[in-house]
Order: sequence, then structure tokens, then C-alpha cells
Amino acid sequence: MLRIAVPNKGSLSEPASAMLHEAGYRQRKDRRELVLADSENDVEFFFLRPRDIAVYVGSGKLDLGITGRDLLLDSGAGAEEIMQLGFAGSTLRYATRPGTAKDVSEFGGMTVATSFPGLVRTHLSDQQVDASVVELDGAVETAIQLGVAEIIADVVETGTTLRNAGLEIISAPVLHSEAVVIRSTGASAEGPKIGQFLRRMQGVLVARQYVMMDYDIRAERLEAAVALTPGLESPTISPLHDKGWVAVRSMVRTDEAQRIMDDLYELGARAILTTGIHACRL
Ligand SMILES: Nc1ncnc2c1ncn2[C@@H]1O[C@H](COP(=O)(O)OP(=O)(O)OP(=O)(O)O)[C@@H](O)[C@H]1O
Ligand SMILES: O=P(O)(O)OC[C@H]1O[C@H](OP(=O)(O)OP(=O)(O)O)[C@H](O)[C@@H]1O
Ligand SMILES: [Mg+2]
Repeated sequence: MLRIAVPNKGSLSEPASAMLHEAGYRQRKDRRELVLADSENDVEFFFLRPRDIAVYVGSGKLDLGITGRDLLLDSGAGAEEIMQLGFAGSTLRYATRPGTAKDVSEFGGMTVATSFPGLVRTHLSDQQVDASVVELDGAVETAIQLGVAEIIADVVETGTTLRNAGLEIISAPVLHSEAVVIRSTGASAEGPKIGQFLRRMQGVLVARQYVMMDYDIRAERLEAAVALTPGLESPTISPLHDKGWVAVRSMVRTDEAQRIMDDLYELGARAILTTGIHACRL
């Protein structure tokens, strides 16, 4: 049975479970459930603290885990990222009160508060900056107001929390993070069960990112139309009863669908339809 760690709290928890559910796996209905067996799919889910997931997977006790890239790298555990999941996108950034420092190179002798001490220590030492690091569990922004640190390194998504705390971002991001699937670096070659799990998750990503597009086009305009909708491999072309026309079916990115429909219409395509994809295997 495949053993998979899933975040039990925080920003990663709900979207991770939603994605697993979309991929056809059972998910817990009660947040107090710690372990859930999905015998039909031969998988067992362990609901764990996001920060601990890399440790469990790195130790080889669990086959796979879903966590944040930042948590994985901060842990220093022997686990590696094998798939990006496209949610919980954020950056780890330094911030401070205006006037304190303009760049990491000016942090010498200062204290940096963060929930990611591993990543921040490595980053500061890579930049050859001699600053102290104080580890906090959360609400790191307040550390400056309370005088615990001059600088913070924290997760930034929209930047609202920093703005509300009167802090400004300095320097380039320490890291770009998102939710990822991880496995132990010491694990043996990927077995068929892991392969099947990853294909299911990939199927959800594709279903979220693409729609199916159908349209009719005059045969002489087909090549120009196909250039707009090349599909993932190659579009399906079907003859219509009217010999001058063909029907085209192709996958297009959801965020480009409206622009492509406009361009196809301009080209003379008609009966242009898009339909959602619920699941797929590429
Ligand atoms: N506002 C946010 N937007 C996007 N991703 C976020 C945000 N806050 C945290 N994350 C990501 O979520 C993961 C952290 O999960 P964790 O559950 O430890 O923190 P959290 O979501 O802040 O939860 P909490 O602070 O309530 O415990 C990291 O990968 C981090 O990059
Ligand atoms: O850039 P923003 O969109 O404002 O999001 C970033 C904030 O979200 C997270 O905080 P969370 O609410 O999880 O609280 P925490 O600091 O206690 O983790 C993170 O730690 C930042 O503070
Ligand atoms: Mg948080």
C-alpha cells in the first residue's frame, strides 16, 4: 500500500485534500482523523504537520508527501521534489522598516526573525553576511515592532500582511515556493504505484489548466487555424458533410481560450465551443 503524507493544517491543507479528491482518492471528512485508508486505491494517507512531512518522507517511513518547497528545503531532510502542484505559490522575502537597510549586504550585525531558519542561515552565509537568526513559529512581522529583530524573512503572497505592518520588501526573493510532491532521495526506483499516483495528479493539473476546443473552419484556412490551436500533440481533424469545411478538436490553455476564440472567429471559424475537462491521462 502506498503511504502518502498530507498537510493537516494551514495554507496547504485544504487545496492538497481537494486535489487528491479530484484525483479520485478518498479524503477525510473529519479533521480529527489522523490516518485514512483508501483500500480501493491501495493508498494510506497520513495527515501530518506540513513542517514535519519532509522529515517523515526523508526518513523513508512514508513513500510520498505533499508539502511546500520552502518547508522541504528548510528542513534539510533527505527528500526531493518530484512534481509541482501549482497552488500555495509564494516567495520567501526579507522585509524591514523603511530606513533600516536597502540590501542584504547591509544586514551585518543585525538580527533576522523567521520561521525558515535553515534557508535563511544558508542564504545569509552564501551572501557572506554575518547576521543573527532568531526562529519564530509565525506572525513574524510583529518581531520588528516588539524589538526582537530588525529584519524579518517571511512568506509573501500578496504583500498585504507586510504593508499592514508598515514593512517594506528588500532584495530579491530568497526562494520561490509552491506546493510540491516529495519523495525520499534514498528511495529505490519509482514503482508502478508511485507512477500511477503521479499520473493521476498530473491529470488533475491538466484538467484545471486546459479546456477542449471545437470549431468548424473552411478547409483552405485549416493550417492557419491549427497554428492557433496546435494542441498538446496534434489536433483531431474531421470531415464535415459540406466538403469545403472541416471540424477541429484541440486542447487549449484555459487562460488563453477567450483570445484564441476571438482569433479563430476573425479567421472565419464558426461554431467555436469550449468544454471543461474533468480528468485525463496524457
Ligand atoms: N499566504 C500564503 N499564500 C501562499 N502560500 C502560503 C501562504 N502562507 C503560507 N504559505 C505556504 O504554506 C506553507 C506553510 O504551511 P504552514 O501550514 O506551515 O503555514 P501556514 O499556512 O502559514 O499555516 P499556519 O501559520 O496557520 O500554521 C509554506 O509552503 C508556505 O509557503
Ligand atoms: O503576502 P500575504 O498575502 O499577506 O500573505 C503572507 C502571509 O501569510 C502567511 O501568514 P499566516 O496567515 O499563515 O500567519 P502566520 O504568520 O502565523 O503563519 C505568511 O506567514 C505571511 O504572514
Ligand atoms: Mg503561516
